[in-house]
Amino acid sequence: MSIEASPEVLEGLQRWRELPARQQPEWPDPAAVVRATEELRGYPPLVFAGEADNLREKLAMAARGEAFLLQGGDCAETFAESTADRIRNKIRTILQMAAVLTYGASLPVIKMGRMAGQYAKPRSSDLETRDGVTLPAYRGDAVNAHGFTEQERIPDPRRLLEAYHRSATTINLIRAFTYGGFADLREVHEWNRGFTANPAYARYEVLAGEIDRAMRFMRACGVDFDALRTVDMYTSHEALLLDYEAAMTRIDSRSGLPYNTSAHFVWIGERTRQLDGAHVDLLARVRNPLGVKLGPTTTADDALALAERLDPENTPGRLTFITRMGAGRVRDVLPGLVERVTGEGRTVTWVCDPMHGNTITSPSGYKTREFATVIDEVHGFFEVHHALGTVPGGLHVELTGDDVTEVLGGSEQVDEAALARRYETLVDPRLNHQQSLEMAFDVAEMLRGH
Ligand SMILES: O=C[C@H](O)[C@H](O)COP(=O)(O)O
Ligand SMILES: C=C(OP(=O)(O)O)C(=O)O
Ligand SMILES: [Mn+2]
Repeated sequence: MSIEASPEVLEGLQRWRELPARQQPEWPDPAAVVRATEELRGYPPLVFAGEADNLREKLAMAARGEAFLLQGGDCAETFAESTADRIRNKIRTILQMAAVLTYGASLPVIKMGRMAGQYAKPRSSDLETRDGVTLPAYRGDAVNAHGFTEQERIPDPRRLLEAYHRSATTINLIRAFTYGGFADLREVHEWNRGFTANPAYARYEVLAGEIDRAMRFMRACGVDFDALRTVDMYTSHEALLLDYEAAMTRIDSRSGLPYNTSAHFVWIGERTRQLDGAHVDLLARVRNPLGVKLGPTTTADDALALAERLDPENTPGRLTFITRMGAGRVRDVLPGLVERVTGEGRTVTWVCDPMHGNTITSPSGYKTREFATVIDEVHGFFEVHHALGTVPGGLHVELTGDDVTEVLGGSEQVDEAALARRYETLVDPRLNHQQSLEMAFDVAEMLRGH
């Protein structure tokens, strides 16, 4: 039997249209936006509401300290790079990191890609100037193209449809790999060996040896590795473009309730989390687990008000606060937020994004981050939670599975000169494959108390 939504629910889903919405493209032809979103409304959902419910339960476990979230992927996915190789490398990186973290934390790791829909970007400036020429900023492949010509920078709503199709092919490949045997723990473990065979990572030898022994122990005990061949991997992106997110919001026929069916998990960015804004209103009405980014200027009142608005019933797993304070601020700012939110009896899942508070410009002009600073924020995040007796629930990371050179440092010492070698991101710098693994080893080591 199919349950329909009440008229109030349907009406509520239109309310965002009357509210201020930051960071929306200036579409030159509003009729073309209507045409594109009408078409989008006829497309099938990309995820099933029941999957989002399962994820909510798992995030509730992370909030209680019974699981750990690993969320990672590009700052901005691009259509050009939604290829099998790039997607496979990202999945592999996330699975490898997850295996190391599972060992370090002795907890199940919830795997989630910033993938299959991460095609829209908020920007600090609406415009970009190069050599005296000023054009609209690049806002992600769902909006305009990165090329620096007037034509390419014009927002084109047909890109919303392309974003849907690219998301569909990406999630299809994620499902194929993770249910088809690619995630086999034995294989994942082999990849880890490749990493530790590199002398640059000698300091992780002890931990790698322990993981080896654990695998041998499991084998000796007769663990059925074939039963462990499939893993659940979830998709997520920033719910930024309201035309897209609203068109992908559908009524679950089992419950008559709305779900955003563009991804399992969506988050509201630091720049669009106004309490009286359109993003908060639309997302308050869908049933998916939600994230909200919290930067260093967030007050405890802001955090509490967001929790009350987005999670009025205080449902465990519904709300994840993704804090991105910067390594220099996390130890000062985070305790006040965590204390107050928990003190009010709120259950949220606390996750660390060590990327967005630590962005710098290198002397040669690259937007980059220092690996050591990124790691320092992760350490600060754990220290704060340990001191307060609260739960560090996960990590949110910008990464790629390829050998790019976008973040400075790490054991392989990407330096200023190396940035020019393979700087490929269109927006923010990502950890490369090795740096991602190194982060996982570092965090696992910390969790093991080495
Ligand atoms: O994640 C993305 C960026 O941090 C955000 O879009 C702002 O980037 P910008 O300062 O380059 O515009
Ligand atoms: C823009 C992003 O983050 P924030 O909203 O935290 O700045 C992002 O995650 O790419
Ligand atoms: Mn980013």
